[in-house]
Amino acid sequence: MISSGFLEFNGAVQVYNHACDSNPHNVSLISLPVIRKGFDSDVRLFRRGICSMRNFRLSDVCATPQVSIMNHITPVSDWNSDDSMRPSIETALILIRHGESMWNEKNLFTGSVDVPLTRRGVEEAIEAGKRISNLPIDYVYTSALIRSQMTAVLALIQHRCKKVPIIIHNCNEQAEAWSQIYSDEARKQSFPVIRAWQLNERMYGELQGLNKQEIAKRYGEEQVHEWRRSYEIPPPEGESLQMCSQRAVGYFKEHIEPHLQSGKHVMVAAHANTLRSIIMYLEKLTSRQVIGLEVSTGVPLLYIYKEGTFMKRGSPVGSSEAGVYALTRNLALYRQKLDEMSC
Ligand SMILES: O=C(O)[C@@H](CO)OP(=O)(O)O
Repeated sequence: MISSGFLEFNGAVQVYNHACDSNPHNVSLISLPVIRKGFDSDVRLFRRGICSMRNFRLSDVCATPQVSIMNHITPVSDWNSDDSMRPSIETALILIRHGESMWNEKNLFTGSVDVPLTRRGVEEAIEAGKRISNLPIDYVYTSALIRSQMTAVLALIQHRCKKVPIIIHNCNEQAEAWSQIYSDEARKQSFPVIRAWQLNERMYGELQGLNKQEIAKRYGEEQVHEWRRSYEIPPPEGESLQMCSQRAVGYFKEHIEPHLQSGKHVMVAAHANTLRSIIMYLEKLTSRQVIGLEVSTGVPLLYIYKEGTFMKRGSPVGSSEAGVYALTRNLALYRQKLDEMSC
């Protein structure tokens, strides 16, 4: 039997594995060289629900076969009950703008019009999924528009945990009843995908379906730039970023932030302007600063939520995972657990 746990040695937390044969006292540590070198030194052991923190020697591990068996990465909210040892809640928030849509390709104002992805958009979503395939995700939010849902589903099926994205249908009682899942296991092995119209692209009013370049020629670059990027100025009969922000950030605060606060990891697949308004909130940007904020199609952005603040973890343009996201300790542990499960 192989089991694993967390150890902290000289300030570095590591996941370790140990293999037990039929004699439960016969434990060999198989992936923690630092323990092999220094098992007589004091090592701090975290054990879920058993003790908070204590000094121990390798012989202690051997004498306690029940030690640290963990079937999955422990959510931070489940760490031991000793408050002095409990790490503060730290959760991941992934934001992805949908991949290229068929109207992005034609350079048309899209807004609330429900347009699917292009082949390139599909590829962007798959690539985005690969980039986040090692990150923990408990809940997925998309807009009510197909381009964000296609992106979310295509990205999620790349995830290494192999969970099944399941679209939640709760718009009325019958839809909810008819889409019930009666297996706890099947529910556990799924990503709940929650759709919310509040995350839809901002409504572009009378510009929807018109070509951006032609509109710029007709009304002037400056005017069109104001319609597209300013905070307060709405396009004709459409929503300003400020109006869009009221519903998108309002929804984020009411439905998404509470998950992050309770130790759950969340992915949001949405649109250029709903994400601009959410990023404005996360990064406390001013209405002037948000003018320069652009969000590319199909590029996942990672934020860590901790103690009421959001920290951006790197720019996802590097060629390697390390170059893409600076993983926190908890995220590195999650990734390591996925590695163990797949070998
Ligand atoms: O057309 C749209 O709906 C949006 C996003 O594609 O365009 P813009 O970048 O001008 O806000």
